[in-house]
This record gives sequence, C-alpha cells and structure tokens, in this order.
Amino acid sequence: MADEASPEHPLAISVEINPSSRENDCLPETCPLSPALVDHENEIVTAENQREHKLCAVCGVNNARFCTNCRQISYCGKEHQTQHWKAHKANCFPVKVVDRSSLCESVKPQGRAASHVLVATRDIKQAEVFFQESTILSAPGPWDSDAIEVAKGRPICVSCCEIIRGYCDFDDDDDDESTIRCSKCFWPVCNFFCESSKRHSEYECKILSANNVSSMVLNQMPDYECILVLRALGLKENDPERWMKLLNLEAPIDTCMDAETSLLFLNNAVKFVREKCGLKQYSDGLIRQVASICYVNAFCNEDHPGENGYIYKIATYIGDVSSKVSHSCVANSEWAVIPSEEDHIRFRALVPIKAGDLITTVYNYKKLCHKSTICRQPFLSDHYFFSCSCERCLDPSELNTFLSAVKCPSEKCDGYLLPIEPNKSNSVWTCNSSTCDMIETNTWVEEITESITRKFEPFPYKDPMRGLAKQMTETKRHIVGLKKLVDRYSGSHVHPNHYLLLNAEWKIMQNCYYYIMNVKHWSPDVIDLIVSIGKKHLEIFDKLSPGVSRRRGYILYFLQSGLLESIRHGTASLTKLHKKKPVDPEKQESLKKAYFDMMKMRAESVKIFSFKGGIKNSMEEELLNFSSPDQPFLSCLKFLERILDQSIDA
Ligand SMILES: C[S@@+](CC[C@H](N)C(=O)[O-])C[C@H]1O[C@@H](n2cnc3c(N)ncnc32)[C@H](O)[C@@H]1O
Repeated sequence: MADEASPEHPLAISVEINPSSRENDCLPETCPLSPALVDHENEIVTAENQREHKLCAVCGVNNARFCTNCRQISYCGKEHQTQHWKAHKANCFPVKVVDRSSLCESVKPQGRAASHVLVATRDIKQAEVFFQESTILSAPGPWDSDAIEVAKGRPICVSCCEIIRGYCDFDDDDDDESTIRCSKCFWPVCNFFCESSKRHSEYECKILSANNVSSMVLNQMPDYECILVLRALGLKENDPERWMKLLNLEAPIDTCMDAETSLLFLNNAVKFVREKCGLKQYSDGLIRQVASICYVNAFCNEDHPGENGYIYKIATYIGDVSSKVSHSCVANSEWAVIPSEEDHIRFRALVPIKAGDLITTVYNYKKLCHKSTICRQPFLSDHYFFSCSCERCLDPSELNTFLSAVKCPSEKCDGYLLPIEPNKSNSVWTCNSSTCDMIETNTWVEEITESITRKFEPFPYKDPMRGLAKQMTETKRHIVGLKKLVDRYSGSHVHPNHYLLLNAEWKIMQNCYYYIMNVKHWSPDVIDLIVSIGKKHLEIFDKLSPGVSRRRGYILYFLQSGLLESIRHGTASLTKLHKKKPVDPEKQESLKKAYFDMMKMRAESVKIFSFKGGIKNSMEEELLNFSSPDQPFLSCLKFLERILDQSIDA
C-alpha cells in the first residue's frame, strides 16, 4: 500500500494521480520542511531511523515502502499503514505537487495550460507554517517603475538585493563609493560580507570582472535583471542538482516571445550574457529558455514598496516546489523569505486549508493585493500569461468591497458603475442601481481613475519609518493633503472604498501612526483618523485578505496604537478626578472594554507578525519590537489599573 495515497486520505478520493507519473509527482525524498517544523513525537519508530533503514513504522520489518505523501515514513503494507494513519496523519507532509490534469474541475486553475499545481495532502491549520524550502536562486529585480520609485536613485546590493541606504550620489567620485562597490567587479554591494557571499563571488563576480561589465550608470537597470539569468546559467556548471530543478520548471518560451515586456527581458538577457559577459557557450535558445523560466516562476519583492511603507529589498526568488503554487487574489497562504545564503522561502496558511484544496498565494503583493481587478488582470496576463478567475476577479463588486466602483454619472442616481465582465479589459460598465440603466465604456472609467490618480501624485511614496518620522511638518502636510483629496472624491466621483482612496487612506494611517510616535502634542483628530480608517480597512481586508494576512496585521497594529492613545487621551482628565472620587462604574466598564479590544488587536497583530519576526530588516520585525510593552503602553496600563482597581497582565 505504501505506494497508494494514505487511507482516509482525502487525496485518495479527490485527486486521481496517474500511476506512471506518480514518482515525479512525489516530493523529493528529502522532505523540504526543516526538522524543527515537523513533529515526530507520535511516530512509533523515529522518522530518521525508519527512513534510513526503511523499517515499517509499525512492526519494524525491513524494506518497507514510503508513504507517497511525505516519503518520510514506511510501512510493510496496507494493513500497517491503515493502523498507523491516526498517529501519522498530523505529521504527513502537508503538500504535494500534482499534475493539473488530474484535478477535478472545481479546484483546477483555469486558463493557459500550466502543468503543475500544489495541493494540500491533509488539513492545514490557520497560521501553520506548512512548507519551507531553500530557493533555487535569488537575484536583484525586477527593475520596474515601482522599483525605480522606491530606490530613488540608490543602488541595490547585487548580493543581498537590499537598497543601499544612506547612500547619496552613486556617481560621485568620493571615498564612499569604494565602500559600496565590490572590490573586484565594482557592482554595488552593502559591505564586505555581501561582496564575499558565495552567491555573488563564486560565479558572476568573476564573469563581470573578467569582462569589465560595469554598472556605472545606475539606472541602466535592465542589466540588474539579467543577473538573475546569469546566476541561473551559472548553476549549469556549479550546481547540477539545482540546474536540473530549474530546467524542470515551467518554461513558456513561445508565450514570452509573443509579449512585449517578456520579449524585452529575453532579448536583454541574450545580449547581456553573450555580448556583455562574453559567454558564447550559451546559445540564444538556452538563454531564452532560462530567461522564460525566470520570468514566469519568480516571486518578487518580498517587502512591498509603498504599500506597507517599507522597502528593503528589490529581489526575485525562484523555488522548486514553491514555483508550483498557483496564484489567487484571495489566497489561502502567504509567503516570506528568510534571508540567508540560500534564501529559504516559506509558506503559512492564512486560513484553515482543507485536504485536497489547491494551495494559492498572491504572486506579487505590491502589484496585486490592494489593486482593483482592472489593474490586477493586465499585470497577471503580462507577467504570468493567465486570466485569473478567482472569486474576487469574477465578482464585479470584488466581494462587496466595491474597490473599482465609479459613481454613476446620471444626475439623480446614487448608484455606482461596475464592470459586467470584470476580468476583461474592454468590459462595459453598468449602474448597480436597479432603477438606472446607465452604461459606460471602459475608456470612460479609465479616464476618471487616471485623472484622480494624477491628483494624488503630489503625495508620492515616502518611507515613514525612517526619513519622514523626523520631518513631522512634511508628515502633517501629507496627512492633511491626502485627507482633503479623499474627502473630495469619496462618494462623488468614486465609491468610498475605491482602491485609489484606500491607498491614500493607507498612507494617511501610516503617517498618523508615525506622527503620534514622534510628536508629543498631537491633536485628537489624528487619533480619530487612525481609528476610523483602521476600522474601515479591517472590514474590507477581512474580505480580500482574510485570516492572518500581513495586511490585516498592519491594520490591526495601527488601529490598536490609535485605540491605545485614545484610551490614554480620553481618560487623562480622569486621573486628576480619580484622586478625589472613584471613577463612575459606567465609565470604568467602557474603559475596560476599550482596553480589552485593544489588547486583542495587539495580540492578533503580534501573532501575524511572528511569521516574519526574527527576519532581519522586515517591517514586521520592527513593529514587533514596537509592540513589546513600551513606555506609553505601560503608563496606560498603570493608569488603568489604578482606576479599575485591579491588576491587568500586560
Ligand atoms: C509560478 S508558475 C506556477 C506553476 C506552474 N503551474 C507549473 O506548471 O509549474 C505560474 C504559472 O502557473 C499558471 N497559473 C498560476 N495561477 C494560475 C491561476 N490562478 N489560473 C490559471 N493559471 C495559473 C500560469 O500559467 C502561470 O504562468
């Protein structure tokens, strides 16, 4: 039996795996989960022992066969596997690569014929880190308009892909320059550690320096993107195992040659590798094949420029099993990279995932998470060559959030225009009011959104965590300016939840947060703003990024900080009063409730941030540090304890 799907296992019923392809469908014998993530406590024979000797986990007999789901445990036959399933179920490897054709229609991603998907082999709990692997490769990029905006002319370290902070003028011929350039190839690096990292020094640095491939003109960034392809080709000689894994990934070379952006990427790669780096041993065809693999399988920009207010890396990662994960705009998992020489990519369940469910994630948070369907679809079709048909993409109201809804131009109508076919770029838009028959073209809607976008341009992305926190006048100007614009367009031109307004509100909320953190005497309006925006966004993102998503984590964190300040502020006057007479029981009750609501939010955001907690330089790590009992928090606690006449555990 051991070569059958496990008994009671839902995959045995829902997914028919073609026996001839079974071996390929199985995960590699080395379970990609790190041992720390696998709990073998309940196994009868220790996994290591039985794996090595292929002993049956029940009777210990030799030469047993592996459980096909996890290949971490063996059985002599069906009887013992069935008997042991109860104990093994919780540890059985949680995901499996399956042939797309073997999936039933209800879970199969629609569109271009991609061959593989990742499916849960058992129930996965919410917040469980269910899968982790070292990446096949990672490299700087993609170098697109967002990266240009965020980098603001600063170089990206060719090794760790971080924006080199504190750097002013890369082309200046001063001392600073030598400290941020690799001493051999002269490409930008953070420090000696990055210069000597295996990833940079072993292959590409030699090629770049031998051929004098310079990166003098920083914004000639297509060369930066080509480092990914150069590194990938380097695997052929230096790491055949990884090279084979890479070649086995989907390579949509013909589709890439047919589309403008991808064709440019492929052609740049050929030019860079053959002409600039002089590597004539790689044929145009092979370079294009590798470039197309890189193009379609990459996970990009782990931290999100602009959206979460923090960008550290402009990086691209390619994994083996992780590259089989499908995209969904309402995903059931989120990914993060733990930086190291091998950059581990890990996945966590945002919501409970049932055995047999497709594992989905958002391929690029920045481009997809907070945008409307009319923005997401072109990105997905340009970069991944498919039309997403997730529940959010097929619903004109985007799960009742009205993220793309535009005010109906008919004078007496209160309705909003929504696209009839939201995942088609040329869809007609109709009014959602039952008494209005207004119809508009996609071009008309685009003109409205473009004109509003232009109005927000004077308030570009800033990095509030660092620079702006010290420039509070500028922060205030942004808060006031953005709020004015939101009020102007909300309800009159677009729906109050329109994604352009949400993006502006997101910036307002962040700026308010940093304002109250850095300014002693703030006006209560700032707190009201954080709290009202936070509550509104929580409601929307409960639908769009449900569960333990980072977006919800940030919202909860900002919201609790506003609530904490509002409890402190609203009760400050009571301190004096309390000295004279006891606090009115009703007030006491409402304070207690506000306090426990705030604590709940704080705890939930900390739980969400723990996914990336410990990852150096992540925004989550920074906020986790903030969320340890800090001064305002402790003084608020003390005050509440006094007036509630009881002690509260922090
Ligand atoms: C990173 S790869 C995923 C693995 C790929 N399916 C395979 O066979 O190896 C990205 C490709 O998967 C396909 N894909 C991912 N999510 C999809 C979805 N929701 N609907 C249709 N196709 C999807 C697209 O063809 C996309 O180019």
